[in-house]
Amino acid sequence: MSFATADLYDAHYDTHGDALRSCLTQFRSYGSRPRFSGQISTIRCLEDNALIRQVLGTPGEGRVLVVDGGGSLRTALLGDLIAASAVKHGWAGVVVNGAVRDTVALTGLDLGVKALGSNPRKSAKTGLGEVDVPVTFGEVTFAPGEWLYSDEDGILVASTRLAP
Ligand SMILES: O=C([O-])CC(=O)C(=O)O
Repeated sequence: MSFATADLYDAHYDTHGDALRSCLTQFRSYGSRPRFSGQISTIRCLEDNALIRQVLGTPGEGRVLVVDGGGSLRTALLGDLIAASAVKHGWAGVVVNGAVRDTVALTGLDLGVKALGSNPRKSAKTGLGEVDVPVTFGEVTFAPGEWLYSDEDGILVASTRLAP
């Protein structure tokens, strides 16, 4: 994957206007792929990761799962087992507006993982939350079906596909 978000931004911001957005949240990268892209699926949940486990256990087909965990650092929404399932099922990456755990193991997985931070404390598993609803953080709305581009500089969201 050879894109750079800065180059994508320069090449497309004129023509796309509001259709190309840059997320202000300063994520940390935990997976082995800081650079990843794909069509967006979303989950909104709070300190409960049953839906994340469920969705990442279905075929990803190169998509990126964007999880709005409300910015909570109280529990980890993703660990190495769920992340390994995401790799197995063909997901390109996971962006978590919240915390992850098993961070050493995450560095060994062929997956993009961005999150706010880490916490060893596990999440609840009741299944509360919503799947494939638009979620907003870092002044950007991530809508299912849009395209996400992530690298060391940040995260862009575009309404159409910008790069292979
Ligand atoms: O099961 C969890 O809550 C998250 C986790 O630790 C894992 O994915 O390995």
